[in-house]
Amino acid sequence: MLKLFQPAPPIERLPNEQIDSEYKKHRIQVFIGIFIGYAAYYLLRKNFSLAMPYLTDQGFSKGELGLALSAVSIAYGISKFVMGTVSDRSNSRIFLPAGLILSAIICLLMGFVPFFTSSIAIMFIMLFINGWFQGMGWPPSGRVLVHWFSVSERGGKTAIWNVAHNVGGGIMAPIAVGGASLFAIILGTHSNGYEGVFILPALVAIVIALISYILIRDTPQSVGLPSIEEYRNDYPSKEKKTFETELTTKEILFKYVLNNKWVWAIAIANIFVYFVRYGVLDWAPTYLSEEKGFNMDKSSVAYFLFEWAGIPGTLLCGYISDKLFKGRRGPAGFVFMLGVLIAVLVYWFNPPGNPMIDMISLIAIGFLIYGPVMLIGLQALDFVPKKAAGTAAGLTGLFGYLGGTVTANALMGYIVDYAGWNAGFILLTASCVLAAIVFAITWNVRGQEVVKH
Ligand SMILES: O=P(O)(O)OC[C@H](O)CO
Repeated sequence: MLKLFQPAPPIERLPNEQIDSEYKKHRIQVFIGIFIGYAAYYLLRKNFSLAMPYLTDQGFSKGELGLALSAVSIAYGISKFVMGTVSDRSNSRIFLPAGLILSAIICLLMGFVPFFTSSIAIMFIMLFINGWFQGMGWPPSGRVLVHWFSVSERGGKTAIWNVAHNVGGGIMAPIAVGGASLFAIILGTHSNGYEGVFILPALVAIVIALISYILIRDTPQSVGLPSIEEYRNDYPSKEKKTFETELTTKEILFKYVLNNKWVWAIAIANIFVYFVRYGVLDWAPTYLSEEKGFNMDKSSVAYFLFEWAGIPGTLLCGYISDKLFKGRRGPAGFVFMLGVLIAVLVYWFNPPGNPMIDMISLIAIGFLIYGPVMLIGLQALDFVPKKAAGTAAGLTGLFGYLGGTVTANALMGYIVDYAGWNAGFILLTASCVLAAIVFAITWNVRGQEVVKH
């Protein structure tokens, strides 16, 4: 591995009187670093969708562009796992900004060099590479969370960090559209401005990557502080044992992740959770306009509200799992998935002509689905030692994106084409039930109690 990426080595411990103030300062600093860093990843994950209407004007069909778009999810799912294993053995301070800058370079190439948007094959390759670099965001964020926040506070802190992706996804559209308007003015009659959809979010992301680099520190020990378990007297096991030795990839994979039935359980749950997340979100504008008579303006408002409703929902879910269920994530996931099921049924059976009910049910799905999305990431961090956190989360991402998102995009489209919306909704309903069942299986599992020493 490149020396630059190696985990930051421990340095001599600071004097006792400095520990508390330094810990407090660094915890705020690293948290802001991964929050804005991960939000910025989303600026470059989804911006191609906004370039699509401009690219259709250039003669590409929706089907072709949809195919190119699928490259992001395919590459992201594989990379979140593969780069997760690399990230567990890397310095988060370098890894997270590096991935963001590499992703930005791909977007800048697509914006500045017409060749890179000249055919579907080339766009597929560029978006695949972009999706791959996108996989360098979640794992180092997870590594920072587990090294700087102890087990009993992890639910709340992970929930707050997790809304970064809703914030990033939410502000991407205005930045990308602003970029398009700017470039339409700059380039005059030469272009419709689609370049700006790639360029402006990429420039913002590069600035944020630099700020993240300034703020993030890999581990407490790398800045002369004790482990978080010692600092907060909050250990994952009664023996007060903590994991401080960096592991080999073989140990991470075969000792802690691939032979861990709980990690497999949540990876499978993630297929169903992501099928619902993207099956509802990505098809909402089409479903609402075809079946419920919404115009595009109203559909885009519904889409926007779905994302933003996820923020309070995620925070509530993290809070409930910490306080009400005392660190057990399974019951919170079960309850939220039942809520999603009810909201999906209302969204499905509400007859055309009641737009307010469609809107409310879609907001309810957004409010409820992001809690389980977050809980699966949190459980992945919970079920393995902190040196294997990125890999475990990566495995859930692999299943979620390849099994859930890609099928939600492709399979859902075909099923609706051939068998109608009812068939699509049967799949969504079944996914809600299956996700709830898998969460129920993890009902009594609490945090790091299942980690094998
Ligand atoms: O879909 P991802 O990989 O961006 O993850 C989103 C949430 O952060 C999951 O916790």
